Amino acid sequence: MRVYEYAKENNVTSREVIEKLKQLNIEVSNHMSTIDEDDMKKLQGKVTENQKDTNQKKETKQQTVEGKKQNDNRQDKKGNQSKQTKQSKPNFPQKNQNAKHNKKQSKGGRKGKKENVVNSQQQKETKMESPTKITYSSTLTVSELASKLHKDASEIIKHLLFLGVMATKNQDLDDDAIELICSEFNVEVEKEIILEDTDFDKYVQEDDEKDLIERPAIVTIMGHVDHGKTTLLDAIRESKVTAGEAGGITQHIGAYQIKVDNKKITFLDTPGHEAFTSMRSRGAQVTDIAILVVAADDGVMPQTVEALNHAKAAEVPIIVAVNKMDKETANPDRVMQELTEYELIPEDWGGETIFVNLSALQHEGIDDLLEMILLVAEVEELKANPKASAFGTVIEAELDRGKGSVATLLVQNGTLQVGDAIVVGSTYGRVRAMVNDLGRRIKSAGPSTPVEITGLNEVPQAGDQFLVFKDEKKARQIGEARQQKSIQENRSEQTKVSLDDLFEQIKQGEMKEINIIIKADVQGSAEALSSSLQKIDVEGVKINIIHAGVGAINESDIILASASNGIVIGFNVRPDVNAKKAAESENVDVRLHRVIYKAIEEIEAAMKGLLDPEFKEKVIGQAEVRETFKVSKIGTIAGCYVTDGKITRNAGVRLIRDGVVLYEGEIDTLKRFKDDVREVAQNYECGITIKNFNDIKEGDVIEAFVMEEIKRV
Ligand SMILES: Nc1nc2c(ncn2[C@@H]2O[C@H](COP(=O)(O)OP(=O)(O)OP(=O)(O)O)[C@@H](O)[C@H]2O)c(=O)[nH]1
Repeated sequence: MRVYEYAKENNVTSREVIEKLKQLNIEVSNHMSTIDEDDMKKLQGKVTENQKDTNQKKETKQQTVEGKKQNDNRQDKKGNQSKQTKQSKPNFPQKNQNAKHNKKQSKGGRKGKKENVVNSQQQKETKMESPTKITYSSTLTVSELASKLHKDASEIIKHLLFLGVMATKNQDLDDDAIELICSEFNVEVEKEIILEDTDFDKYVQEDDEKDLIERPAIVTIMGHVDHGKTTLLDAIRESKVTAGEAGGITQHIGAYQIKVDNKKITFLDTPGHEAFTSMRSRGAQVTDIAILVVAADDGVMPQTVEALNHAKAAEVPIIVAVNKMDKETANPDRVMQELTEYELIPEDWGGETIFVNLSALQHEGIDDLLEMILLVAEVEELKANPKASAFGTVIEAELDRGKGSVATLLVQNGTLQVGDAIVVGSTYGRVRAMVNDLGRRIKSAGPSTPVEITGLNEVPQAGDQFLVFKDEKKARQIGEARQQKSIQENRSEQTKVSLDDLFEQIKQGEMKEINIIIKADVQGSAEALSSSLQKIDVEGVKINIIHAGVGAINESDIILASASNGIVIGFNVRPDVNAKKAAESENVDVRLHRVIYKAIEEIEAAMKGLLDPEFKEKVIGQAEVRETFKVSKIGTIAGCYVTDGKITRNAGVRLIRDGVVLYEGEIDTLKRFKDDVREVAQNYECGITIKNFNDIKEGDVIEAFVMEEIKRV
């Protein structure tokens, strides 16, 4: 038990407990120090004051914990509460809160607070005395807390100092600090969580007509495989972005902008592979004009039709680019003829569709196409308000080893600034740095501009929308609320499934759909794995990808898997600490792979009842790299701290940076101080070198694993 907890239970101050412990010659450094049962027994004799209150206090504490549990359970029931009340949100174990919670726990803190719906009647506020209970939402500054407790700010600051925290009057206090201070004053505290409206529509303000200015058209190039989309995109880029401008290297951020006749056009790089179909259909939502590329020698093909249907569904005007005109077999008339079936009738034939004949390869007809784009853009009267709060869509996002979450955003309205508080999909953050399509750092980006940003606390998904908020707190609240909402929306109640018993369940007819969650290091892999898995053909069973995203496997993935009876597949990524714990307690099957076909093979084998692995990997521990030393003959020595389990000399290791596996190999040396050791246990420091690998950095995680034999059945 912590000193402050003991103090709270016994109705004395932490200081008094520390004093008494000192008298008993029991060494403690501060209120967070732990005392064991023996110490408590010894203390019992010393602390006699207010004993009467003890039992009652215990009861309250019990209730608090129970209340918390109940809340968690309540949330499990599909978050009914949040649907019914707008004022308050039940205490759901939020990922971020938990992350913080766990971090604190490892340092020795704990939360006994009841984050609950406020019962205002319970609040008794008298002038001089402290209230018995206070409530707060989000955070409190020192002075705000002082006034709630009817104390002087200086008194709170004094207490904080004693807790080892230097704070000024206007400083925000975190939940733990608030609780500790309240416990010092014997005041119960509840956190009131406001349920935010998660819809961006609620926050987007109507633009004033006079603020609207012309904005560049956003163009997507669509078409059948090999009809020349990429070649055309490159030809356009090369024709207008001069080498000098691009500095020789054009940064690829999933979109680029060119200038024609002093007018800008934004092109989205839409991938042409079938695995990206979903992304393409989303792409059409931000698109103002679609270029339908049709090879003059090949004519209208299945994906041509698919693409034009996407564009039509999104009510986006289509310009037909009849490509490969340089080929001898080119037959543009046939293309026109075929497209009339889909109501794309050329102007020459009395219709309204613009057709441009070109050769992307030979850069012929590109200027005509650009001219037509400007023409259509003019007719469309594309406008935006640069003064508005920036709003737009994620084009691409990935987890970068060095930069963290990196997202390419397309600003559709308003102006995005460095430093803006932003909610993106169900994540949020502050725009830390912004880079344009030429790889240059910029400070602001107006309507129709594609930019790459860093600073988000998680990796959003392509197609997610973003909105800037003036207030960072608000952005955080809305981001968290949206995250909860997306988790809840994905929930359903079923029994758990693991790959090992999949076949049994299929045989017994219990399983007709297999729900899979995919997390990968880059969007491309996630999409590719997802489309390949969907193609597995086992009679009567369907694979259902309920989520495919980029980044480390996190707690919300596990919660989603647990709720929807799914399996999590990690491709080149690992579960973070909270996810690991959740997977264990929720019994969620997490499969980690580094090769796509192996992941596919495994699932297919499981579906056919052939999964019978002889060995199974078992992770035995994790160490955090705290320092690195470069020694010329040895290489990089990682000064580590074992955070979980143990590291053994003969274990296999993986080097993980920001949730991404950088390297898998063996330990070369494992040392405690100067000595070689066989193993190092949790909470101990050690020095590790990895065989043939030196790219180790502070903050990396070294994961140790062994292969365990599985008995054949
Ligand atoms: N002769 C000729 N060949 C072209 C032209 N445009 C593209 N090609 C060729 O057609 C092939 C396919 O072109 P891509 O640009 O890769 O086609 P894509 O539509 O992007 O293909 P996916 O990315 O696979 O969907 C390449 O070999 C190009 O060199 C053209 O105008 N004339």
